[in-house]
Amino acid sequence: MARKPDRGLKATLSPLRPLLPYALRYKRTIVFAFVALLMAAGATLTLPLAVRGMIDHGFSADSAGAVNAYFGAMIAVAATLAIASGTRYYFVMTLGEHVVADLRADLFKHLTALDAAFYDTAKTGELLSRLTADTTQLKSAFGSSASVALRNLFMFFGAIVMMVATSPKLAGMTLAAIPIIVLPLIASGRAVRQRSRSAQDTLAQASAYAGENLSAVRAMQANGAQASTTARFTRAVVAAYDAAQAATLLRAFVTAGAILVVFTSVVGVLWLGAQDVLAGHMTSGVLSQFVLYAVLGASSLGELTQTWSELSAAAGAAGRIAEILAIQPRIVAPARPTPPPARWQGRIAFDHVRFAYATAPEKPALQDFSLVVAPGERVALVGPSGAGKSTTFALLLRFYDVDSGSITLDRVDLRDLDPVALRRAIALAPQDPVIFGLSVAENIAYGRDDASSGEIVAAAKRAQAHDFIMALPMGYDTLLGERGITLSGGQRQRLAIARAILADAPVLLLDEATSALDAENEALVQAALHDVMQGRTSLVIAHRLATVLEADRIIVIDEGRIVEQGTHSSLTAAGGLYARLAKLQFDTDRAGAAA
Ligand SMILES: Nc1ncnc2c1ncn2[C@@H]1O[C@H](COP(=O)(O)OP(=O)(O)OP(=O)(O)O)[C@@H](O)[C@H]1O
Repeated sequence: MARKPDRGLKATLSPLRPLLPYALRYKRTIVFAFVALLMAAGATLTLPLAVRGMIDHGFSADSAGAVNAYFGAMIAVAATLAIASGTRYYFVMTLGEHVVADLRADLFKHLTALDAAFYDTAKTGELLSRLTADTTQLKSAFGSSASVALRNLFMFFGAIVMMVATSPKLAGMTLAAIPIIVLPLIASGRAVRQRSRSAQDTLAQASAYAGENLSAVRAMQANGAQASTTARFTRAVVAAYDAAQAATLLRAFVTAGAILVVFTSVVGVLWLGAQDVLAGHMTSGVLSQFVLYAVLGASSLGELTQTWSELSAAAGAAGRIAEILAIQPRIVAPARPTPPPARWQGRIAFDHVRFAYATAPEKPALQDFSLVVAPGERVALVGPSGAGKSTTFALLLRFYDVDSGSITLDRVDLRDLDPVALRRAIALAPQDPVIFGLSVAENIAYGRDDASSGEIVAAAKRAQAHDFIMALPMGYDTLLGERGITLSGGQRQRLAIARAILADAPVLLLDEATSALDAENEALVQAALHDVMQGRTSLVIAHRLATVLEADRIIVIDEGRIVEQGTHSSLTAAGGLYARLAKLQFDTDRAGAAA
């Protein structure tokens, strides 16, 4: 990727710009923080004045009262400083927390809107790392670094003004040293940013790898892959460490170099000032005041170098987040979506559809695919593995758009509908249903928060799931998934069917939804499905004879095309692909059922 040439300050910090609108939502907090910042800087800058007064007038025997007044003033200044610093910390940290919380929520919302094609190539572990690790880095930048940087910037310029006011000659000499300090600092910003970004990238990759392996820990252990997996993860972590280490080393050098140059210049100027005091051109109080301002200015500059590196690192993290936020979902509602009817008929039509996945554009998963399914019709999709059966479902749900041709529901092109409205018209029971870390009831009502418990139980009963649910420790309140109970494949399928029943959609898509059931349960679920399919358009991907026999029509798909269609008996008689598949598959079914 071509990068813009680095232009110092602006280039380093520009990735942070997308965060500005987030911060501006909290204008009051910013104003409070700013006022506190000004007060703290002002209080600090008055201290040297008090010191000068003390040295020049305070220590003579006849001015005990003045000493008390100066010390009293210093306590007051210190109290102002303390209160202002505490207030500044509170408001700035609050701002950081607000910004990061909003950013995380927005980023997650954005991720949920991205399309299937994006997730075909994205790694979820990596995205999670962006959502957590990168945003945390931003929080520290926003929360503390930005506040420290601002405070030091104020202090630095305040100190310079006061230095000039105290002694223009000495100030001029000190200021001449500033470019020597600042230029390498800005130059190093880009290097730190790049290294820090590469550290975050490596970390995200390692997280992705860990996530994949931990979610499939049984497969990993069954294949005896623990040692090699651990070794790979360790390598990734070490690479992340190396990248972070490179950034840290650079920061360390920059910090040390800056402090050395700054303090050497201060000492040099002090020496010159001491000559002036000895020659009687300047009082010792004025020199002390000047030196204190110089030290304040120098330490502000020193701290600025550190926060500059931190801000550069945060800019790296912000850049990654901004990249994700900039990805536009390809599947979006049109500007003026066709409003869905009060009740869909459920007529589905594929018209000369061609579609290839982005990862294999030359190899269409469906081509010249035309199929009309009448309202209420039950259609079975049959074909060898990889024929394109699941792809028809993915296109009907508009996870992808067709390359050419069209798909319509009740004669409305799917692209003219709001995807949310379209998907509400379709219930899907997938082959390998996803069970979320929620209660059984919440899993059945997933996506239908308004469902009553009566409706949930009724759906479970129709899906033959009620009995096993009641046998769970807490019935419908039993927690499932990672923090709860693991269900068997057949139980999960029945929950998914209950979910589809509850969705009460006019179109039903069943993807081998009963494949994990034993013969007895399958017969029960088939009976339930038979009932549910009444009055709905159903497309069923089927390998089993029982499912196929239920269908009004069988569509045989091979290599993305419809090669045959008809009823079980007509297709068997035709002696084509279906007859071959049926013989192989259904013989096995019968043998299995007989055993
Ligand atoms: N997300 C994807 N990205 C790229 N290619 C895909 C994707 N999903 C499926 N394919 C490819 O598209 C073709 C059709 O796949 P599809 O899943 O529709 O077949 P299927 O008939 O449902 O197979 P099975 O019976 O094994 O589930 C296959 O060649 C498959 O490799």
